[in-house]
Amino acid sequence: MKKVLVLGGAGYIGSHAVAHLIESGRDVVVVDNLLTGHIEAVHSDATFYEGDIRDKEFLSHVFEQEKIEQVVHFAASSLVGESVENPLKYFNNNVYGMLTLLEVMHEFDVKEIVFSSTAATYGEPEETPISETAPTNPKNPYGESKLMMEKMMKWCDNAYDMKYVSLRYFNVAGAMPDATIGEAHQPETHLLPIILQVVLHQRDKLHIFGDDYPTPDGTCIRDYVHVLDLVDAHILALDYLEKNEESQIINLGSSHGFSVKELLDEAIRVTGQDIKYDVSPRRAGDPAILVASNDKAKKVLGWNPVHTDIETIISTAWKWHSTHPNGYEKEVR
Ligand SMILES: NC(=O)c1ccc[n+]([C@@H]2O[C@H](COP(=O)([O-])OP(=O)(O)OC[C@H]3O[C@@H](n4cnc5c(N)ncnc54)[C@H](O)[C@@H]3O)[C@@H](O)[C@H]2O)c1
Ligand SMILES: O=c1ccn([C@@H]2O[C@H](COP(=O)(O)OP(=O)(O)O[C@H]3O[C@H](CO)[C@@H](O)[C@H](O)[C@H]3O)[C@@H](O)[C@H]2O)c(=O)[nH]1
Repeated sequence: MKKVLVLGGAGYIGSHAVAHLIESGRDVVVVDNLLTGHIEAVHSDATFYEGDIRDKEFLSHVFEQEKIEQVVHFAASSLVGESVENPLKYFNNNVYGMLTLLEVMHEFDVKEIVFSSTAATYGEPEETPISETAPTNPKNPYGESKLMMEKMMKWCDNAYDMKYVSLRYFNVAGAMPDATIGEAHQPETHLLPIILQVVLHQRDKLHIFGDDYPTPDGTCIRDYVHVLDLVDAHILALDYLEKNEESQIINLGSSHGFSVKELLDEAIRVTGQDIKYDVSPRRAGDPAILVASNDKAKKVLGWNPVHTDIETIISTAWKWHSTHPNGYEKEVR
């Protein structure tokens, strides 16, 4: 198996991927600037470098030192709402970050990359579930930046034979079932952790962003995929790149949609607690419905998601949040 560099391996999804890659017997190197990630989340068997992927000298040093053979790229800014308010942050961190990475990969003749893309590349879909052939019309700068990054990889494949698997994630949720690692963002903006923070009395209530969308209960519908199923697909994608010559764009979702209100009701059931909410204005940049077709992931990668029911997703997240109410920070007395 090839030596893997994981960019953003101290983040929520990256840390679960690193643990899984190490379990699979791989030699793993992690680069992260710890801006939203946590050193405590990085598996102790991984070699860790603190630094920014936009720093070409630093990144070249890591490639030189570690003889990297494959790359998994999670390092990005990824908040839909923030990207609408501050698009330049997204073009700088995401697009410039990708440019630097591809330059260094080209310089060191590294030809295989698995990339964290997003359902936000589609924008408001014309059809549900969304397949990979659907048109891409991002509704926010975050999705636009990820689409630009995909196109950069496409042209590098064309010119330098650099092969990629771009994985378009839908809404990632859940945590390691033993609650050793989980989601810890500061500030938190994602729906499920926010709901669970209300249960933990860290927030007064959930603000539901809009109940006038064209959906059965008026709230937005999303496709929640368990982080462990998601990281499984990354291992399959690395294996795919070792054996195949064709780059791929592949959706990763459960193929089931839940509205904000439905997720809230499920969380009330799983935690056994009442959860207060109000209805607030819509958040800019939010499409009404995002649900994946995951047929291609199953066919091309042989993906077999197993933590698919919403109860498992919520209960693993709840176990993490209830045992780590302050994330990776030590308890303050
Ligand atoms: N969470 C989701 O539901 C979701 C959905 C679709 C796509 N994604 C994508 O998955 C990836 C990981 O998401 P996450 O939720 O784990 O986010 P995260 O913020 O927890 O992780 C990102 C990690 O990358 C690091 N990082 C960011 N910019 C960097 C830079 N310039 N140099 C070095 N390190 C840098 C951060 O410190 C952090 O550890 C992102 O690319 C995101 O766009 C996430
Ligand atoms: O306090 C909150 C937070 C969220 N929502 C709603 O809940 C849904 C999910 O929101 P959120 O958890 O913030 O995720 P998304 O904005 O759907 O984005 C996630 O999922 C995308 C793919 O679908 C990824 O690209 C992004 O990186 C990832 O953050 C949306 O309709 C939000 O409007 C609320 O109503 N109240």
